[in-house]
Amino acid sequence: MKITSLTTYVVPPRWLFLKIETDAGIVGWGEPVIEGRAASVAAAVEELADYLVGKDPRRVEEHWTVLYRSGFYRGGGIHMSALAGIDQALWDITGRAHGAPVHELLGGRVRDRIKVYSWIGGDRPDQTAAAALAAVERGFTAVKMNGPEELQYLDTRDKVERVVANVAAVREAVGPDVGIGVDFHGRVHRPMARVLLEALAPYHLMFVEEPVLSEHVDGIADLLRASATPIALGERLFSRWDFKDVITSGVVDVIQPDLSHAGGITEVRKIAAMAEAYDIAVAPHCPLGPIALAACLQLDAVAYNAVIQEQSLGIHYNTGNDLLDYVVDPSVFAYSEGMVDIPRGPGLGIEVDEDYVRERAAVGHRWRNPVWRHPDGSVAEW
Ligand SMILES: O=C(O)[C@@H](O)[C@H](O)[C@H](O)CO
Ligand SMILES: [Mg+2]
Repeated sequence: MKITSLTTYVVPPRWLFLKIETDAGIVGWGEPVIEGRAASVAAAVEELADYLVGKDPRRVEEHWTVLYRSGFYRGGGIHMSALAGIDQALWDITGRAHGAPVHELLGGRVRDRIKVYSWIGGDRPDQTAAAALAAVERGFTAVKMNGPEELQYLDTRDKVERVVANVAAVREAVGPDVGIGVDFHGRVHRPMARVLLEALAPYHLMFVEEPVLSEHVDGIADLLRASATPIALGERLFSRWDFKDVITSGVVDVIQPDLSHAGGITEVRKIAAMAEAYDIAVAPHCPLGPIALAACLQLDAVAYNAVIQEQSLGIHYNTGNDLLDYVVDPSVFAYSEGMVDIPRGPGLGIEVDEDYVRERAAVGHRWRNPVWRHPDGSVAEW
């Protein structure tokens, strides 16, 4: 079997899909994207296609190794995301060639389903609390919300109180049994991270995410190690080599590699194994589309330390299309009791609705990250 072509589709809300075709008629799908840079990743995929066309798609590890190592320059968000989507599509083809789900080729599943969380939005405490209740009514047992908006190195107490009021309203609304993740989004600098973590401790959060940028965790390592609240991060790390200092630092409880950013199933499986050796859990990042989620679920099936899965159903900041729009049969993601089943079909386990993908690719998107400003005019982390 030989690869004959790679085709990318820029589709709303902000995603990029990849189709790899073979001379055997087997087609595989991947989702190589980094939010806000879809066109750059598409160009990287096109460049890597020169090597892949004519090769046997089933030598996934070999192709991954060539595309990672032989480029001389390593890593980076664009390259590792391109490689991630290619890796997913190659696994999809390989599974279909064997008539087996990817997780079976990886040794078989250690779980049947995995807990998921839903994003909740809202500017005011009453809105956020209502969004949390709506998520619980839809069956979710865990939610994730934003922490502070723009925050200066040293900022005022009212900003802290606003975050606390928001989180308190959600905890009050959902009770003690629902997991609440709070995403600081790397917006918070060291001094305010310290203040906020302490202020949020009484609400017994599931985790605080990116309390500071990953590159600054060493600056508050003692505080994070001592924190009663579990610390999660990793959506902006792209390889084993990016993760190794974070994993060995002892400051992180949950890593969040993204299967569409960090080299795909092949690489994240290795990252998960590294984390397991340090008793660190994995919660794959995925505010993306159905192919990315399907890839995550194949990994969740085989990684013992996978603990909860992000998924984008109804996510408030993805507008234009939702998670289930691009699959032939939306029930392939079987949600129940706050969990989703591991799809058992061949390959990644989902059937992509190609006609609809073409239709939406004709619309495309130019999604860009917003540029936020502090009151003094300087740029703020989004
Ligand atoms: O944890 C999350 O899902 C967010 O941090 C998103 O990755 C971010 O808004 C970019 O899409
Ligand atoms: Mg995040």
